[in-house]
Amino acid sequence: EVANGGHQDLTFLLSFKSYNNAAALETWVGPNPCSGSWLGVRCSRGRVAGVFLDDAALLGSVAPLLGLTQIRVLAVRNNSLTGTLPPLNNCTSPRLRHLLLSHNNLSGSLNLSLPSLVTLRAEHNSFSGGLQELHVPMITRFNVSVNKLAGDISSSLSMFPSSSFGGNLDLCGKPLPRCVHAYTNAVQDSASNATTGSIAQSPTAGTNASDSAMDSSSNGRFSKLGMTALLATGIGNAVLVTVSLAISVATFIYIRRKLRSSPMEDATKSNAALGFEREDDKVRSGEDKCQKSGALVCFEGGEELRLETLLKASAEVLGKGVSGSTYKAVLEDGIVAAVKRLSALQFPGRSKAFDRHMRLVGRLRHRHVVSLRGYCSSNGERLLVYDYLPNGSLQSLLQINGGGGRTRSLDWGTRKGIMFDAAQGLNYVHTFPARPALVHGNVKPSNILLDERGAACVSECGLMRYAVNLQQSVPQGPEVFLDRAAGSGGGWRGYAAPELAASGARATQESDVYSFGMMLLAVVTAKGGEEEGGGEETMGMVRIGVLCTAEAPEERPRMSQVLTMMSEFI
Ligand SMILES: Nc1ncnc2c1ncn2[C@@H]1O[C@H](COP(=O)(O)OP(=O)(O)OP(=O)(O)O)[C@@H](O)[C@H]1O
Repeated sequence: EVANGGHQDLTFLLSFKSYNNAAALETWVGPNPCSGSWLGVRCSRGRVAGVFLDDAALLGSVAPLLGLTQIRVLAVRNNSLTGTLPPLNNCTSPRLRHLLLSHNNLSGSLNLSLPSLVTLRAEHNSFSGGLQELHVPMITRFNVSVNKLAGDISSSLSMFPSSSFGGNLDLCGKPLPRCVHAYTNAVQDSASNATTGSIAQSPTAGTNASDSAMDSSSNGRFSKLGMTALLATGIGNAVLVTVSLAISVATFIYIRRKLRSSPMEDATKSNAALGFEREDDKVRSGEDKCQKSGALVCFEGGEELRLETLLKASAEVLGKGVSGSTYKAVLEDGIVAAVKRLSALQFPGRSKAFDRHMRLVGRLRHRHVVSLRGYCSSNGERLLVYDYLPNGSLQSLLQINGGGGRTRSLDWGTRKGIMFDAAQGLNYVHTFPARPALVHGNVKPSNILLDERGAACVSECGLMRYAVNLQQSVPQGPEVFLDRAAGSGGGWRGYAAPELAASGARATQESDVYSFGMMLLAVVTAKGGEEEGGGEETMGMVRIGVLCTAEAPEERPRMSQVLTMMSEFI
């Protein structure tokens, strides 16, 4: 393990440290990175096999870490790392299986030929170029969204959902819209060929295409030929548009018939009917993959989850609520998840409707909604696997603020931002194409979680609607939705709509709006967030909160209207 008087991996780690004078690397001292005292460094057989430095405020170049030849996992998410990745292949990185680079400032091309790579998370960087140099046949977790990539998506990557590619400069092809540039170029080529052809016969033969284009206005023959090409293009386009329209209308009629024939059928069908077929297919194929691994059904982004790995993961209790207990689980490969173990009292037995509902919830993907990655139901045990969000909940923020011992100030801007994020998440849930429409059912500060960047995400969508014993477990129905007061008093504060007090009442989108309004009022009026320079915005937000908490459900605005009203203050 030790060559030339030093550890083989030492040079790369020290070189990385020299670029990153971050506090996180202060423990990187001494001759042996495998001594156990180097933060984030894991070794196997005396060689560095993993570097785990998510959220470590790193600034410099990532490249030296990719010199570690025995590395299996590199996790440096949510830093400010810069620079390019060197070309990686089976010689440079034969064991690399998980490359987690999301949310940095990395640039350059993705030139990776890694037959064993299983995870590539490169979203939210500045990678550019195409994906043609990406050869990762074993990949099952993949995301390159929000970069500067362009060009075709190869068929080997097209099984991933559009969310894995979105937000790039100009990526195209399945699952994104098809590459229209190919068509446009062909048309342009044929148009310019037509023009060039005419130039060859013209007295000005020899001028180049652009010159001829300039000339065309003063030369009747050229302009006529140019027009023919343009007309041909126009007619071609018109024919294409007509054909597409006809196909769309036919599809629409077919879908409507299908929907009518099974009005309240499962939401899966209605989603597909509303144009989600492609996504659904992918999710289903993911599910198929997962179901083979036991009782665990996984959704997009959770393809690698295995029940055995989950059960073996080290876990830490995050908290216990009415619906069950939630754990932070660190899986074998360093991936962290939040696992909710449902209360058998609230969710007894196996219900097909509930299973179906969870599959629907597993399709929700939005930057302000916590993603459900997997669901397991076996021997009366129900586990839900969510993304782990590391920055606590709105409730904890309010408590920290109220308690005086602040770790993070809940200033006016932060409050507004969190509530606007939450409103967007809830609006997405409410407008998700499903029949019956989706309802959150438990909107309250402990279900508004903060991600790595401090953005707020709505968690636990649609769960409490399926709880069966609310009334029995809590005699005063609505108190199940009550939460510890956010302020210092420690009393109870209700978020549930009054109509839910009736026995057998079920949450609705209107009751969600009520809870959102209560939460907005709680956040706006909590101590310490006085708006700088007057209370105009505060008053505006309070007014929205009051509208949302109207006694009569039908008088409350819809979440889309709440969003519009709030956007005035953002
Ligand atoms: N995905 C997650 N990432 C990080 N923390 C989470 C996650 N999900 C839940 N938590 C935290 O775990 C704790 C327990 O959550 P849990 O949902 O079990 O209870 P609750 O929200 O208090 O009540 P309820 O059961 O009514 O939702 C809360 O502090 C919550 O903020």
